[in-house]
Amino acid sequence: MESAGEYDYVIVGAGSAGCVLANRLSRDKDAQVLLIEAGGKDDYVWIHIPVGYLHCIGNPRTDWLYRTESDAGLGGRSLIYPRGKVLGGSSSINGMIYMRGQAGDYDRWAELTGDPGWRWDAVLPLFKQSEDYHGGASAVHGAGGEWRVEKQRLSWKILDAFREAAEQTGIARVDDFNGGDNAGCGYFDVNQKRGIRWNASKAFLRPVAGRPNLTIMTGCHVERLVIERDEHGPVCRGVQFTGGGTAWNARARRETLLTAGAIGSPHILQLSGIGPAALLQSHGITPVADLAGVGENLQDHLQLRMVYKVKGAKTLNTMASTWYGKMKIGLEYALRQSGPMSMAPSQLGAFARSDPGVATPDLEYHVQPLSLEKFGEPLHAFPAFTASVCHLRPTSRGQVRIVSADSFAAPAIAPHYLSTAEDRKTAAAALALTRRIVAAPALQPFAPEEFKPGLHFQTEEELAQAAGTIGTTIFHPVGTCKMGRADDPAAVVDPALRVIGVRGLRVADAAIMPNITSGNTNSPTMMIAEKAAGLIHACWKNR
Ligand SMILES: Cc1cc2nc3c(=O)[nH]c(=O)nc-3n(C[C@H](O)[C@H](O)[C@H](O)COP(=O)(O)OP(=O)(O)OC[C@H]3O[C@@H](n4cnc5c(N)ncnc54)[C@H](O)[C@@H]3O)c2cc1C
Repeated sequence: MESAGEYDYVIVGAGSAGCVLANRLSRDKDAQVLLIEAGGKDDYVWIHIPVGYLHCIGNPRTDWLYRTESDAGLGGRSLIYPRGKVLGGSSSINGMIYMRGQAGDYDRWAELTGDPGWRWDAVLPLFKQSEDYHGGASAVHGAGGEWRVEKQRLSWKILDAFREAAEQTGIARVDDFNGGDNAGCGYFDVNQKRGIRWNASKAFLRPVAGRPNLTIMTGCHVERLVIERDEHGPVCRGVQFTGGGTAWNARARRETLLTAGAIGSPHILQLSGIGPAALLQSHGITPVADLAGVGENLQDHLQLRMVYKVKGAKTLNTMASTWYGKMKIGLEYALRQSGPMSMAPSQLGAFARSDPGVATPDLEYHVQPLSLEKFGEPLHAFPAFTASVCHLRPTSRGQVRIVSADSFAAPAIAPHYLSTAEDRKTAAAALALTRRIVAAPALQPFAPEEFKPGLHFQTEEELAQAAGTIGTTIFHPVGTCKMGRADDPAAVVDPALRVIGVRGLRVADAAIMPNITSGNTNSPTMMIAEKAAGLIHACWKNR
């Protein structure tokens, strides 16, 4: 095995969290930082053109190409489960929606961990610190940071009508979803710069790539952690990885930081002997730390994509159906970086309650002026919009588990969608609410006709069944290395993100969320990395 050297910090995974962490830790000129990424450079044109999202999903150049296990809640379907495999990670292939979630999400994390440092008022400064908000600095927004937040560069008559219909149904208009209370309906803010995707790599990595104390290695697949034992027990001393057909190891003097994401981080831990002992032993891996929670507690948002045929409205389906239409769209982007090619896949959002008794919105809408059978398939030939709705705080829990000791074998991903009665009830309520919105006066000029799931689903039971038929991931897996109190047997990391029972090792990505946030998960993940950097700095500054 070749040596890739010795560093103070070894960071595994250059995704949303890894790029932030590499930037922050290498600010200390005396600290040597190595960032290792399995994917390549983010130099593929479709990463940067917003609509190119559709070319990046399912593409081995940018995606790990995972699939879920067949899921009983979805009638036995297996879903594609995209995860970015490139500098920037999933922020290079995601929908670019800038969303922090709700204040209550973080207050609950603080309760669950017993650490007030995770409360909303404590993490808000971290969101603001890296933000460059289109409206400038305010009590809830930051300006001048690396993470650019812009307004979208297009609107659609059909989406404006949906917004009005939502208002007629009691969902107020809002202009900003990010002040801690996201209730209401409006156009999403996006992570773009003048109509071009702004990913974690461009924001946090490229500007500091020249720092002499930061080494970035791409095309290097981390296979396992190097765990040694001293008089205090197991300690992580770095990683083993394969790059360019060669096996390498890199030593970490201070810490190894896992930022390989909600699938990659628990996978690497399990391969390294950190996880449920029985699972590891069944694959011939000797347990180093018997941590039952590694790979458990998988949470995701299941989007229920309701499709409505419309009349007399412009939608992407029909605009992009001819060569002339495609040319016009291409020209508009080339000249002004606007129009459909600058489009985040979802433009209009709404946060609503599935039941008046729910304290804060538990449903999120992503409304799109387009429709398709499923991702990877062409747009429908008829004019239509999609009202995708997801339950923000599902109670279903899944797992990520190794299937072999071979680190190149994908783990089994089992989200167990709709596996609780509560989730099925909320899904039925979500579909019923969508029908009420679509029946509101503002949408009637477009004669909306439900194409999916179809009006033959009527009772609560039928609607729950329909949810299983049309439901698919909205790409937000989290929670598989959850943080918790020392006495929580399912906790994998403590509130300082240190892996329980193994020194010199932290997880600092979407995997540590004990509960999923009530919104899209990218910026909350970056906040976690920002927080981790502060914790690591505080830990080492006086040594
Ligand atoms: C298609 C899609 C659309 C989405 N849309 C949105 C959206 O609009 N808004 C939003 O807020 N969120 C969205 N999300 C979710 C959001 O992007 C993720 O929650 C966030 O990027 C997770 O960050 P992370 O750092 O935990 O993981 P990632 O960003 O996935 O980073 C993990 C990195 O680790 C690398 N890695 C993994 N294993 C290894 C290994 N063994 N060796 C070396 N490197 C490894 C990966 O290649 C990757 O670069 C979307 C996600 C997807 C996939």
